[in-house]
Amino acid sequence: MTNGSIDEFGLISRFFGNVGVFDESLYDSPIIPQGIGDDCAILRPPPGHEICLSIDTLVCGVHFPESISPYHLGYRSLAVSLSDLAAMGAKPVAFTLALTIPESSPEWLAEFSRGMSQLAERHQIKLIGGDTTKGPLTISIQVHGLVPVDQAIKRSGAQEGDLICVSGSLGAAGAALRFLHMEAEMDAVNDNIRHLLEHYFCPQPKIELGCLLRSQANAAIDISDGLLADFNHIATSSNVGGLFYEEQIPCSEKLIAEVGSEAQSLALTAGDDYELCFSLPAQRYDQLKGEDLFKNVVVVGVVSAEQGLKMKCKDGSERVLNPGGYTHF
Ligand SMILES: Nc1ncnc2c1ncn2[C@@H]1O[C@H](COP(=O)(O)OP(=O)(O)OP(=O)(O)O)[C@@H](O)[C@H]1O
Ligand SMILES: Cc1ncc(C[n+]2csc(CCOP(=O)(O)O)c2C)c(N)n1
Ligand SMILES: [Mg+2]
Repeated sequence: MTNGSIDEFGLISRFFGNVGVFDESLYDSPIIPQGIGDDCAILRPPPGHEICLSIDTLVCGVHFPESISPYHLGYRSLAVSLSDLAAMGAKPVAFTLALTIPESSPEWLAEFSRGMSQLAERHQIKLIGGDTTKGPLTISIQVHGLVPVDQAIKRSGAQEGDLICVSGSLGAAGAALRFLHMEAEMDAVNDNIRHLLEHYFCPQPKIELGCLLRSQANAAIDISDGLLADFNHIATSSNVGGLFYEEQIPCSEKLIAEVGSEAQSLALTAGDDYELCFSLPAQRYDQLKGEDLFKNVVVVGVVSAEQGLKMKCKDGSERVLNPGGYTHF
């Protein structure tokens, strides 16, 4: 151990020994019989349920800027992983954390743990294990969620005629990339830029909406790479296509005020929004549209039998769309 740093086992118990909460009393038998402290954690799904699990890695310089505050890094890392559970309609229970850090600064770790704890407590989930190593800053989080047997929402169920829905406005997080250096002054910048930065640094995984969509939506995905690229995953898995309505692509007024006509292409292709995109039969949309959880839901298009993506433009013409979106290689 060097000055101002802390050893591996000390840091695990101090900063990660008690992150998040899980209320076992909600269930008849223990769901997490073993958490942090043994070679494995143990999860025991209640009768009639299965476990959905997903892992996401965030790499410094690729998924977040080197300048990011440890608080926002902790929060954002957990949020993007939870978003995949939301897309399947799973209720999060627990997560594991593989943390690679260049040095073990107690101040940095306390803030990272605080950001992660805040979101973990909001969703009543517990950190149950992980791995800590020295190296370039990289965070991997695996999340575990419960869903009643056979009720997880897959990408492969979209049907011709379903409405293509999105859970909220898009493009703000993508537009924030040009303002990331303003993170430290977030409280002082103008309302528009603060709105963009909040969407980037504190995405809100749509867990409750995902659970409501079980046995309602025919398919769902979370929007990490951009609406077109992510809907295209649904389209390919379901052997369908999509017709989008240009007028319905949801962009916030604050995004439009800041970037003008660029808003629409950011909404379609920039990614990082972590809203849900789902395919819903029209009559179920009519039944659900009055629900509180549907207040930001927008119908952006319709599923077509013909493969490929198209846009119905404001002038009535149709054009072929390229799915685009973020790709790593
Ligand atoms: N290295 C890997 N080994 C095995 N399976 C993988 C690997 N990388 C990705 N996958 C699987 O491929 C599928 C698509 O992965 P991907 O990471 O693109 O998911 P996503 O939800 O579209 O994106 P995001 O990373 O933004 O959550 C998932 O089922 C995932 O588990
Ligand atoms: C500093 C910085 N530069 C660029 C981006 C944009 N970005 C990077 S990865 C990705 C898709 C999701 O990744 P994955 O598919 O690995 O989940 C997006 C939209 C960012 N977030 N931060
Ligand atoms: Mg996903």
